Amino acid sequence: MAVPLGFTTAVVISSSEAAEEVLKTKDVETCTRPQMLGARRLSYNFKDITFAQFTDTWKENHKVSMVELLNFKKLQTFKSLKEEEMDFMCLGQNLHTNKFFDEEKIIQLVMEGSLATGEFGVADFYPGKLGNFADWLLQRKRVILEKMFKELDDFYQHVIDDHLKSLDGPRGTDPSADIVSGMLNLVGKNGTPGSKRNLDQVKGVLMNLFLGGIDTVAIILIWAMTELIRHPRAMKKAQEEIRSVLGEKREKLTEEDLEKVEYLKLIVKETFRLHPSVPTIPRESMCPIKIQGYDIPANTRIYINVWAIGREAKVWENPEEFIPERFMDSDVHFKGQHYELLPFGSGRRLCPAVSFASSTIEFGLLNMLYFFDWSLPDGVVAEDIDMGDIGNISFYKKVPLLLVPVKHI
Ligand code: HEM
Repeated sequence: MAVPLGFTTAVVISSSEAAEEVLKTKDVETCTRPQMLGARRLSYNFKDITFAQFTDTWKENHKVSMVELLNFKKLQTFKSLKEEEMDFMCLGQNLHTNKFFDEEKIIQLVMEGSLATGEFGVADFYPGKLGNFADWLLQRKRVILEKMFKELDDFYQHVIDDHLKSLDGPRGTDPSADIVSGMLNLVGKNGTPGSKRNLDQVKGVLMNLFLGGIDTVAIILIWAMTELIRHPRAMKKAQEEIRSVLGEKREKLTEEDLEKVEYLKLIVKETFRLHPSVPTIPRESMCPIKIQGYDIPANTRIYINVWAIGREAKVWENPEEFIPERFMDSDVHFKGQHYELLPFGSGRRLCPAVSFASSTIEFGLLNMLYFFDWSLPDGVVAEDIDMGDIGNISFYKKVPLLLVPVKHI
């Protein structure tokens, strides 16, 4: 479907067949991103990974992220950090004891910052003098964005200073310590690490991890718990499996335990299908292409509607129903090779944290289901739960989920 957006055109892809054509056959031609006002400011003019166009800076940053987030040895290191709840999305910061911001402030910044990356200006759709003038008139939007930028910038500077201070420590500029060290090492090779351009590049990537790496994971955990409380049979089945294969009265679980709990993984997959944290993936054509026989000119925004594809009636039986069992004996995975399930995207721009994020979610859910039994507050029934969502790039549950945990003994 082609939609006119101001002076620009957007194409929305809502079938797995068309998605395969864009993300596999035409990946090289469509692996750049459209430019938007909020993302431009918060990414230090696209010096990041997520919002950057297909440039040399993206290639450099992407390489570091692949080493840091996809590398098997790294994942093993993160495993112990996750089990100890120590590391904060690979930034080398402890969320619970962070002196710069308290937990509440971090949650507020992540939510407001994520929304701000999706902010658009008039010039995004009416490029040229007219759009720029209209944006100049919209002072309020700019002031809010600048305030957000300043708060986030101060936090990234704190993370960088922390790393530079401990040059001799385990996290200094040892490129193998974490992604911040990896980025500092990269920009050090490119010249002075402290130059503004280089610092912007490190901060751009920090923005991706901080704003893109926390809420996306939390959103899936919240939806998984929402679906489980609405489907007590699935909740019971998951808890029985977990507690019987892991044994009762364990004080602590480890990530190795995940290898033994099959049904929990089906629950996570089904949650990815029905509630992808990033329901629409933005791409842009870099030259004229043909998709499903239709001509798409260069510089057309292409939005892959992952949410609609996850509910495509041609592919999924009872698509609106939460049925984790549908993935039993199925090889359909979420790592970018199956175009009917694309929560992490696919191709060159596939989420580099796909394994890290999915195991974080599985491990979080495992702990919640093993140690606690869950119920709705008195007087609330499952039918009362609001299933609406809200957002612009990542979508979260509109009405917070309220559950009562009871420690399982
Ligand atoms: C449930 C959790 C997550 C989901 C659903 C998710 C989803 C996505 C999606 C859909 C994309 C765009 C893919 C495309 O264009 O084909 C993406 C890109 C990205 N994600 Fe994730 N993500 C998650 C967690 C994370 C985490 C934890 C991190 C970092 C610690 C992360 C870092 C990134 C980065 C850096 C990119 C940009 C890749 C690029 O444009 O080259 N994501 N993610």
